[in-house]
Amino acid sequence: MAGKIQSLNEEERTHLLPLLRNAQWVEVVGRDAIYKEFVFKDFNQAFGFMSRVALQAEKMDHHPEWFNVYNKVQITLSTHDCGGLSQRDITLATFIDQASLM
Ligand SMILES: C[C@H](O)[C@H](O)[C@H]1CNC2=NC(N)=NC(=O)C2=N1
Repeated sequence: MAGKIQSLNEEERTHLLPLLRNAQWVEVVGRDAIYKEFVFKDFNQAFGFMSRVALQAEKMDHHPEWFNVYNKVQITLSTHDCGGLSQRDITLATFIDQASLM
């Protein structure tokens, strides 16, 4: 087991949430989670992106909640082990943004 994971504290949120918002992540209403929608040229591009994210998620043992139809991928990130946002979500969000540009 990875040990106890802590949800982000106020200071971390003050620093990190504006950076995420700048990258088009939004805070989910009624839940401590972040959400972003990605639109690609076609399904092939979308699924290539999802494959890169899936391999990283498995490596991190931190998995996205996601939904795909054709060229669109909607992603919600939250840490179930702490019932909210943790540093793992920030790390995965940063990877996801990079992977979407490849
Ligand atoms: C048992 C396993 O390590 C845990 O359930 C992991 C798997 N993937 C996970 N993914 C996410 N997003 N949050 C978690 O708390 C989480 N926990």
